[in-house]
Amino acid sequence: MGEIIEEKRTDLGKVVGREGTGKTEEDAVGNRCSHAQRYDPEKIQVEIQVFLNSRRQRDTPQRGLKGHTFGGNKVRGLIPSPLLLLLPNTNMASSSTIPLSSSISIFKTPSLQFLRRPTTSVSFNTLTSNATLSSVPSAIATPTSSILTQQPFQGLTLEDVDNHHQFGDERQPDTTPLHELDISKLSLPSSLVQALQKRGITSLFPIQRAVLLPALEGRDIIARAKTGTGKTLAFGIPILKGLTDDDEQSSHRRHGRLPKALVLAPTRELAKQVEKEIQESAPYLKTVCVYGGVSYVTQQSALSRGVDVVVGTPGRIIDLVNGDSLKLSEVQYLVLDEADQMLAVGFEEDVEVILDKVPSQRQTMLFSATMPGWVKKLSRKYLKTPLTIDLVGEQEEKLAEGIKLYALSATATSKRIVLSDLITVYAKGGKTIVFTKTKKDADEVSLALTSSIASEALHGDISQHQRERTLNGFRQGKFTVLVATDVAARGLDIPNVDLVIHYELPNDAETFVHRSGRTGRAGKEGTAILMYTSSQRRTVRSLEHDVGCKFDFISPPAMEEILESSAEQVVATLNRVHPESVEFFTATAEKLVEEQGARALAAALAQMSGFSRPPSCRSLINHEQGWITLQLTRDSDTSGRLFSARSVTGFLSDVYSPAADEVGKIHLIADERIKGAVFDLPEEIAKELLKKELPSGNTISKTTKLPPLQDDEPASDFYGKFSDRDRSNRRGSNSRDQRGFKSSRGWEGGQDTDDEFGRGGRNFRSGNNRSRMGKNSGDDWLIGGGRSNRFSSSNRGGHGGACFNCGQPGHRASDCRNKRNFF
Ligand SMILES: Nc1ncnc2c1ncn2[C@@H]1O[C@H](COP(=O)(O)OP(=O)(O)OP(=O)(O)O)[C@@H](O)[C@H]1O
Repeated sequence: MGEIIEEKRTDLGKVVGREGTGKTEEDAVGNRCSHAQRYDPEKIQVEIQVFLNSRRQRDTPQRGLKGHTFGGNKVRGLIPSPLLLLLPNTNMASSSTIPLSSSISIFKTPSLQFLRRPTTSVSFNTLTSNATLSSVPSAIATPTSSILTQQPFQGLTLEDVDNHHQFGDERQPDTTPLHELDISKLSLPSSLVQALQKRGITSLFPIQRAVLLPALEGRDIIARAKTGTGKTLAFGIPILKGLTDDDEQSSHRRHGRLPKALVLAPTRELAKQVEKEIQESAPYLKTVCVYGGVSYVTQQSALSRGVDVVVGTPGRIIDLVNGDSLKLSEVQYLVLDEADQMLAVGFEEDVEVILDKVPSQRQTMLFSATMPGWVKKLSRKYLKTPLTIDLVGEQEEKLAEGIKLYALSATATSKRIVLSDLITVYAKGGKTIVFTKTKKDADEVSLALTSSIASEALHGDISQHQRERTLNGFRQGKFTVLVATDVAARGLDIPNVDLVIHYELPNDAETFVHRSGRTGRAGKEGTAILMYTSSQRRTVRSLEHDVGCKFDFISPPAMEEILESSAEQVVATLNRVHPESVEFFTATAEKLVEEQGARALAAALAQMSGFSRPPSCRSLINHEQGWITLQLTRDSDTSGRLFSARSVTGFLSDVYSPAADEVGKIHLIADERIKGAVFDLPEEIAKELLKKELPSGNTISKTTKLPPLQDDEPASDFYGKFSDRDRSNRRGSNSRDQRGFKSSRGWEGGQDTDDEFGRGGRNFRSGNNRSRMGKNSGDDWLIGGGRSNRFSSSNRGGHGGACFNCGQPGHRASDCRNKRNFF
């Protein structure tokens, strides 16, 4: 399919159905209707995609289409899933472009017959650059068709299309990588293109491609896509195109002009982030962000000077409207970002008040991860025949690709011991967000981490100004670990977060997706680790089922891994030492190397890593230092007696009685075919025990990786928030909740985080949540006077943990007395 066409601009706003047909794309399937796409005066390449939305349809072999001739046209190519047809009325053998007035037909075909109309949609895509079949974008919507699912085209090349030889094309298959729509070829205003390019945005992400055409057509849209996939610019680009065109046509920017676009966001942080993204994408336009918790004056004066886009939280918007500082009479574009979250934080009434105040002649776009009843009601009441663009659909996997998932079993006590080791090994010095359930936990975890790694807390009890400083500091890499409550999970776009740790189980599957989605954004890779206690094992399985993901079950990092990662991070810090400082130490270093060789450098690395003393052994069960985990295995025919914790103690008592006296917790191995148990002993006693001769049929060895263990606590299958009482109200395990998650829990009640962080609402609401604040989890984190001195292997006075405000260890920058230089 080689060289295609002259690279001329097309006007993407002019996709029209063929006059008189009055048919929709869905009618097209099986009904011989045709469409025309006119891009005067261009030639375009047109691709038609048929989206198959059920698994059965996708898995059904698409035989019978190869080489099929339809009305004189050949099937251009067939991609196994989803089906892709190119059927323009032109000779595809000689050209991959079609004249502007060609009509495109989708014919009833043998293998299309099984497609049931409600689950099938067809869409058109126009490409003006050197595109290939391999470059079919994942989702394209037209003004009249809904996209119901995103298809995995990634990595497809022409080699996957096995009938390209039909076109008499002797050329080698084109292996051009996945083509993305180049923003410079979309007829967007050059000022917008330049600003986007400056931000590194050169082509559209799937949700942006899907939204672009219908949005430019002025359609109302309801859209859903996975976390970090670029939803902000999905609505941002079409709106900015409209505003920029208007701006370029008007001779001057009127002082005091009223906003034409209004974006509602559920939290202050999200509002600020959206506003920043829009402002940076179109710096020549004026955007103002309004949210609660800060003075009105600055926002009022910014609005009075004239504004193009207002982004804000509903409560403050209403206050400003009521105070006559914000006038909505010229709003042409209205966006509801994270609409379902508006409901969760109690903004539903305010949102409706605002929707009633904006002009009815407007375009409305609603982005929502889920569609609770209220959001559906909103769309029925306030959106005009909206087009639904759902790039998540019924896909099993709700998480963005590129997020590697791990799960680690730990007791409430051992969690805190192992946390910094996980960060050391899995974040490798990069950014980590640790999610806790309560504000108290967030504070305590962050404070405890401070002894080894620079960390700050983020939750609703922290003042707005400090939250902003904390977020900025984290964005800029001034500290690497942010410990946050769930409210930070939604929407925050912090670049390059390498690791997310679910320190507490999330309240529901949706929260899990949003928390995890803080990493692996914009196509990057990331890691998420779920920490759970043995009694929560079933919940972890439910989570896999509800989210459609698979965890890799891991043990806490071994000491060797911790040492290795620490050394790597220390080495990375060496590169940041100022050359002039290096000069001061060069003579001494040379002398040391001469005398001791590499040992001198190794000693320096050990000291810098905080391991000036050798690390002591650690229990694999509760991670306490000074303990060794041993495994006792007994041949099944050795003893007919029931194998139990008690029989392990008895056995130890017979072999070496101090071991029976000192043994820690004993766990039986889950695999019943193995008669075995693991148990902890103090290091010295373990060493003695290992020297003893054992009765035949028994072996004792040092464990390096815990095998799956039998539950020692009652199993639970509820997420982080539910009590036993709540469990009686659960729904059946196979019901699919209205957010698309297969739920076994009461999702609908799952919003009562104790944190009203960032709601941006007016103050009177905060009282509602206060009453819930007493329900901090029963985590036995000992803070202040009682903090364990066995915090972790990282509690070693190493290179991390110093306050980056004053450089002193032992406190966070947010607690630093010397606030002057903070961030
Ligand atoms: N076309 C693009 N090319 C490169 N980067 C992009 C593009 N579109 C968006 N991004 C970047 O991707 C990141 C994620 O975008 P955004 O925050 O809009 O995602 P989101 O889908 O709203 O995520 P969430 O659901 O978590 O709120 C942002 O940093 C944004 O600047």
